[in-house]
Amino acid sequence: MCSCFFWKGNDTAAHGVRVSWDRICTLKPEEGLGLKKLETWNKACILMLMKNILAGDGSLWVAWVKEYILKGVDFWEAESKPYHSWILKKLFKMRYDVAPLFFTYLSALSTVKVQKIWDDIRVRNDKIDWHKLIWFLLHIPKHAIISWMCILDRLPTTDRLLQMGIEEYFISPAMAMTNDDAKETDEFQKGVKHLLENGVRKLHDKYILPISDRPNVDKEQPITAESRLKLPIIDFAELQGPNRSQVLNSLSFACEEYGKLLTIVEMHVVNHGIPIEVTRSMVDVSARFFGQPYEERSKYMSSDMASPVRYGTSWNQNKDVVFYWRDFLKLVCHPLSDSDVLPHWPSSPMDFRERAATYAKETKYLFLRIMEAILETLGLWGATLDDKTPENGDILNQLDDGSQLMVVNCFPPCPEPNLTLGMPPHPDYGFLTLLPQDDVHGLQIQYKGQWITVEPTDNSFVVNIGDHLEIFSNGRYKSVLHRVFVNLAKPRLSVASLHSLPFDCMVRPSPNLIDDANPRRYKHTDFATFLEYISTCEPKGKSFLKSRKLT
Ligand SMILES: O=C(O)CCC(=O)C(=O)O
Ligand SMILES: [Fe+2]
Repeated sequence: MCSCFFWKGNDTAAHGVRVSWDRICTLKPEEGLGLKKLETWNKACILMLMKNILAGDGSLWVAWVKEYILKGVDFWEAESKPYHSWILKKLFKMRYDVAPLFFTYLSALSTVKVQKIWDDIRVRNDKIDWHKLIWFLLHIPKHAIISWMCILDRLPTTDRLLQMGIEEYFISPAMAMTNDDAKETDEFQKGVKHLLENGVRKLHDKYILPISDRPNVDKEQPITAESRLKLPIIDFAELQGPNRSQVLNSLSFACEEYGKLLTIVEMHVVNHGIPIEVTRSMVDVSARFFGQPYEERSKYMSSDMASPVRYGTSWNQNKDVVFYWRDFLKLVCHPLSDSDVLPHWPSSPMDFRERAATYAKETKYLFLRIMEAILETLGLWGATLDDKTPENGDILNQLDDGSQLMVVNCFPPCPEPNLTLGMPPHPDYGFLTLLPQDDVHGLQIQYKGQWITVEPTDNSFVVNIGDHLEIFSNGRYKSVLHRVFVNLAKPRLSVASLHSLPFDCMVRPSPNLIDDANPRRYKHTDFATFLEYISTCEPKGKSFLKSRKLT
């Protein structure tokens, strides 16, 4: 098919898009042109190979993989090696992303067909019924395609007629209908809260994820006492007391073994912890911020990633094809002074700046204390350190003067929570993220290919290890992949505090953690590299970190 029919110019480059490739690759009963997207088909074929390996059937190749690659190791546990072939690397890379899909096939693993896998992972649109008027038996292709583009409002005719001064009431109802659709697209940019405030009660296709990416919250195991016990609990008060060395051992175990999550309880310890009222007051003022009319909230909308304040929706609303059910307010918190970021922060509610600034200071303090302990577990800080090189001491000073970004996430109730997510699987970019927990479930972390729901514990912080700590520790501590699901009835609000080195500083593996036995595993990186990455590629899982890995 000649691309210049849908896009401007010749048939080698596509610009001036009239119909997106995604739309073309959607089934006809779902408003598309019925082509199969090769990328999705290819993914389905790779999943099929994975299924064959799991089911232990298929070709000689499957037997060869079992015998010579897996060598008795469980498929979910086996490591990808640099010398593996492209297809094997791809298989290993995709396995955790698709694990939930396989759990749904468990009973019919050996019989499932590639067509079924493709159908499960492809992006879906709502069904329409007008396609039968266009794609009937013996239709004339040229007429069908023009009618199809007209219904989608992708023919430039309306604009041209308007330019010629021909008024809107001459425009056909089909065109008028699709103009409304275009308006709807703008509405998505205004966020999910705005949709609900305007009476939307059904989940639009814009938010419907392919089956493999959906949360399947109902199908997952409820959190049992055992699975909760597996999450390490670090008592911050103990960390500051005579039992510090024992707590450090658990901390090191927590970071290394779980590579992801430590739940810190008893935070209201005098002189050390964050008073519970400070957290509550931050959550309360954030809820009041989101409770204001759209006009007030949207004053802070900006597409500038470096802006000291940014209101927005979804994950990356300028790039997301499918939107996530979240609105957010991001606040740069460093340097926290009247002449720097504070004047940019929301002025309404009136007590917003004051409460947010207090919370930012408290979390920064806590972050630094936890980092001290983590550096101690790495042998880079504290009494056990013989060689206090400037390199070791510097990191804490740099973190003290480092970046802090506060992300206030608002997840309103969602009409169909099983079809969408509040946030996609992602690691955080910094060293640590501090997340106070309220009583609404939503946060899930990936552990051994399974999504585990974090049990909200009152007056506790979940601390996530981010990509920068993984790089700094040269891979000893791994960043955690996490996501957020939403629910039907309860609104959820979270305040994540992300900490790292100053935005213009390079993060590199600590030279003290590199030797012959532990060669350097990561390239250095800075915030600008990260921003450039997310504005050019769609980050999937830990793909940014993988792009910084030395093989
Ligand atoms: O809402 C949560 O619990 C997690 C938020 C989060 O992951 C983030 O803001 O990066
Ligand atoms: Fe996060």
